[in-house]
Amino acid sequence: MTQQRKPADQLSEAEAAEELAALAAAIRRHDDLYYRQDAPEISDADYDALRRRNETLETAFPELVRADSPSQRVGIAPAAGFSKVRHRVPMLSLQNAFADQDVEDFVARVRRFLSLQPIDPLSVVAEPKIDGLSISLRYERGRFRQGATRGDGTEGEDVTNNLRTLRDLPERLSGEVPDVLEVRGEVYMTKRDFAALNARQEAAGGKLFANPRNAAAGSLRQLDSKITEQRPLRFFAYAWGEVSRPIAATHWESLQRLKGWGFAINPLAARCRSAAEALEVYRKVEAERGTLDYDIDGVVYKVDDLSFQERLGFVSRAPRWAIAHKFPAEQAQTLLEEIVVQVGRTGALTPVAHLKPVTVGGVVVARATLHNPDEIARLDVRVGDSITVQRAGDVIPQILGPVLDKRPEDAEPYRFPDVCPCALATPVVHEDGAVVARCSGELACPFQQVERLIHFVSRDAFDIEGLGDKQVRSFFERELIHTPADIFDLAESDKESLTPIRKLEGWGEKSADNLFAAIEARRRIPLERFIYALGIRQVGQATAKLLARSYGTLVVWQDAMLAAAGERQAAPDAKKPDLVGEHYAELCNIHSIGTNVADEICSFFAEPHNLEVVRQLEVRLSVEAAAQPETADSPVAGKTVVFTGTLATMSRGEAKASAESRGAKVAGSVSKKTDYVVVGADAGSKATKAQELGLTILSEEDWLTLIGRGA
Ligand SMILES: NC(=O)c1ccc[n+]([C@@H]2O[C@H](COP(=O)([O-])OP(=O)(O)OC[C@H]3O[C@@H](n4cnc5c(N)ncnc54)[C@H](O)[C@@H]3O)[C@@H](O)[C@H]2O)c1
Ligand SMILES: [Zn+2]
Repeated sequence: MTQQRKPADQLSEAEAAEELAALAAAIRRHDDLYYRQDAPEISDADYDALRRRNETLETAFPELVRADSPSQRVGIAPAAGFSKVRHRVPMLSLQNAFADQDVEDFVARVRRFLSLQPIDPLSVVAEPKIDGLSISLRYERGRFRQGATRGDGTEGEDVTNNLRTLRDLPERLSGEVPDVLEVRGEVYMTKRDFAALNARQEAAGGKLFANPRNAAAGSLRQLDSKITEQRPLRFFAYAWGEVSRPIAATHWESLQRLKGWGFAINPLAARCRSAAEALEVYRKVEAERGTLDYDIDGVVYKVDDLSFQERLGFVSRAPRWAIAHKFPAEQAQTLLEEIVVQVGRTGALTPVAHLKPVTVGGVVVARATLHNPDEIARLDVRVGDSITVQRAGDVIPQILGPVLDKRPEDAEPYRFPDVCPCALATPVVHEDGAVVARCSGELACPFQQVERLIHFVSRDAFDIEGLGDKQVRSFFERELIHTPADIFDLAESDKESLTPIRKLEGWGEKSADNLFAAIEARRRIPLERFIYALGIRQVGQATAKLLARSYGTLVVWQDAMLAAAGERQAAPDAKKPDLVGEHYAELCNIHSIGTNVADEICSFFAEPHNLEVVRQLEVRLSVEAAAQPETADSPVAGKTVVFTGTLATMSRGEAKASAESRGAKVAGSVSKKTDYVVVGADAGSKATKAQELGLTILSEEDWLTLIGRGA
């Protein structure tokens, strides 16, 4: 991660784009560790800080929002091995609040959206935010039929049999139950059961869980329900998905209904009439947190009136009608033992603080990034200092600064090296005013070479089984592979080698054969993976996918990129894409790509050694053409809509959201490109102009019917 702590308004667009790319990659990695492997490497506070930073940058640079941005998605797709369950009502995440002000803003925002008058009441329900994993339980005619994890919100993992082992989960519901009832809530493990489980695991030499949440998720997401059976899991109900008839008119009453049907409801939930009351509940719950037998990480507020919830709807990955107010993070002091400079794939040098291990917020911290030379100077942290680390704030984990009274007399200010720690000792360049230092060795720098190879075989790229970071490093050091193409010659070159792989430590006949087979299997590769694997700066998975879909085949893409790169070289200073050239403009116009990313792609294609890498791979691989994009199913998807005049049933914000959530674009002014003009009362010149242009004019009612919300 680079320059996390520079305020967003001081970042250049290029810096912001780079940081957003790094954030997307980091968040994806942590999502995988957390949701799929149940083994996070960083605390939730740090993770939330990454997301918050992402949000801040996206607000400051709306044109840089990436298609693969974490703000656009929930969780992670189901893991292999489980059957998938489609959620008919998506399972979403929650917006976060950290300060009291955020909660007040939330209530104000909701009121504005609903056009409520100050005298109109607005209740919210405050509930503890249980730190477990969300689950959906489907009941048909009162009988438990199917249970699923959230997954990526649209598809989850089928864990029905595992759930049947939970004592808290009623197999049959009593009373008046809708025919279809999908109950949602949190599966969790109590602190006491967690301690006992870890003690048993330790005695048996098994894996220890970091916290009750991971233990709960790891226990439920088992392919063998016999294991789940031995793990005491609990369940709190707090929501619902598909229902054949409404449960009640408010969230609060719905909770009471769920309770009546036999589900456990959290006893600390409370109905509040104002932000102030909600904050009182927050403080009460926070005070009780330590005495509860289960982990909670905040308080969730939900708009009580369900018709309001319906109108408020969703923004990308979270409902507009709820917010999670998180508890603050913890700090600790420890010794800064050493500062080690690491070299990344693109040559960026990142100073990393090696700390005397210390527990902060339940996680052991031994390393913390210091980001860049400027950051070290700003903090003036020195080797030998006692420093304060925080597991929240802006980074993973964040070093707040030295404890000056504890500074040893001989502590020297840190001097950033002038040369790369690689064997070439190439001079470090500080790119025009940027805070990032880079090794100038490019592909000649062994650190960069190896990082690129690691990226090339990583899971979202070539994903070669048996060839992870460790193996790549070892093969590289033994000079078995230098460039990506060498990987595909490995089986051949190994035959002539004096020290064949099967003779190396940790390898055998079988594992070597498996590796060669895994490499062989990847000679066919989808174009998007191929593009992503090249490791072009700022070209993440989503951009690679866009490129693949837009250009279709490797040949077409490559030719177009070479042409664009040529155009860019001939017009390095042109600001408008059209003035650079036709291929360049076409590239920039692909959804969300823009000039920053286009320039990175052009500089990649302007380098002969990169072209050589592509050429070598091309002759060894068969790169599959990309599939064409699916068409969205709303009738307004892809259309441009203008709203004008005063609408009777929706605020302007709600109207805009009703269009955007269905894939339409909302424009401020009428033009020939406008597809629909939705006209409310007292519409002025826009309505007139729409008539003159002969555009389709809709009443508010027509619009609601069109989007499937009509009466
Ligand atoms: N440490 C990591 O590496 C890492 C990685 C990914 C996610 N996380 C953590 O996991 C969480 C992930 O975010 P998320 O997308 O799951 O959203 P979230 O946890 O912030 O909020 C949504 C979730 O809250 C849960 N929840 C608990 N009590 C609830 C209640 N009363 N009402 C409604 N929902 C309730 C539900 O499971 C819901 O899916 C965050 O706390 C984040 O810090 C951590
Ligand atoms: Zn170097």
